[in-house]
Amino acid sequence: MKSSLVSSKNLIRLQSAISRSFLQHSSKPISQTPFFIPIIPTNTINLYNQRYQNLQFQIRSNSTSIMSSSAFKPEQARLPPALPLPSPPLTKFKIGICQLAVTPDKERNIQHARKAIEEAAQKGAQLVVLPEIWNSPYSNDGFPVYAEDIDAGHDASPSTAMLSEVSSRLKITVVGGSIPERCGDKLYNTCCVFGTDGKLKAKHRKIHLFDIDIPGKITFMESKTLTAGETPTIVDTDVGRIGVGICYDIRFQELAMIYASRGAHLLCYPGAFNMTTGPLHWELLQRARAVDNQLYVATCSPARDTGAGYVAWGHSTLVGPFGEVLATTEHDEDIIIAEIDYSILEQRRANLPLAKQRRGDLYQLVDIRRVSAH
Ligand SMILES: NC(=O)CC(=O)C(=O)O
Repeated sequence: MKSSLVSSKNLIRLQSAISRSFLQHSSKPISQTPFFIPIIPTNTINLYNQRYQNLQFQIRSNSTSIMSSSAFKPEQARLPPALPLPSPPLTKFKIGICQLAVTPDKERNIQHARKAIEEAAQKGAQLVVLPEIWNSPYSNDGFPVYAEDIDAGHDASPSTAMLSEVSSRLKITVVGGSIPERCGDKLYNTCCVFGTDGKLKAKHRKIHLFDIDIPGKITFMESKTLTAGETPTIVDTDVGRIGVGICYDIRFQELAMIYASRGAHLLCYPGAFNMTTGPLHWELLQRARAVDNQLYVATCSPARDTGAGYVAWGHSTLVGPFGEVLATTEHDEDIIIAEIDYSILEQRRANLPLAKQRRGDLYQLVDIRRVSAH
């Protein structure tokens, strides 16, 4: 909005809020201050943002621009503009992150995962997260053999049938790690999210396939057998708005940024990093996604099996919106139970109001799906 579109009454209100704030922080009058960054009480900013979300304003004093949010266009740094953080259905709850040992015995893996979910729920978890590829060894030879037809369900997908049953029986939300999925003649690496009623709420197919070649260390080509997913997946659950990625997806910050701009409270990444990249990148990436986007990030890895063809790094973790590691584990089997408190999100965003400081005049993140849906 041009400054002329701000009603004079509201402009005066805003100016006086700035003046009040200024007076609290400086003895000089505004007109004598060539460059002034006002410190406005957060609730005042929120009030104005709620009312003028799509609007810009410009305030001048003695013909000198003292504050010009329209010049920086923060609301244009995300296209379409970022959605406000939705009120979550609950503020505090426990998450259970099940770092599971995975074997070549699929039936055993399913029963084992069921027990771990039950244990996490019994310890108070309202959201349980499983690892990447928890029903099968992580290998291109294994994917076609262990793959399930998730859409057909029931006997065609015993792994997701178990997840559905356990989530409805225990009335918990389950981010069901990932399993190899067969759909027609294609295979995907797929994460299913089940709600407290046992219904499949979302299905995320790994968008970025893990093709890596570090000679002498690790070479793995998921694209030999798998097809990449086509859609970001964000889902409203009884434990908040969750953006889902699988392992390698965590390396692509644009995906996390899109989830944040769609109002995610939490990002869940089932993942199986390896012994080469894990020590250096695993925690770094989680903390980066969390601190840049000011939200929670949970990761869940399989436990390490040094006899397996692909050796997972382990170290499943929960990171808070300040980039702080809230809970983590080593490489053995474990169930992490930790508290998530969404009230911290608002607090951190007030401490560091990044969304209001972005330079939409210099860069923009385009959420192609949301743009084309409009
Ligand atoms: N396994 C993966 O998808 C990713 C990984 O191990 C890495 O990025 O490193």
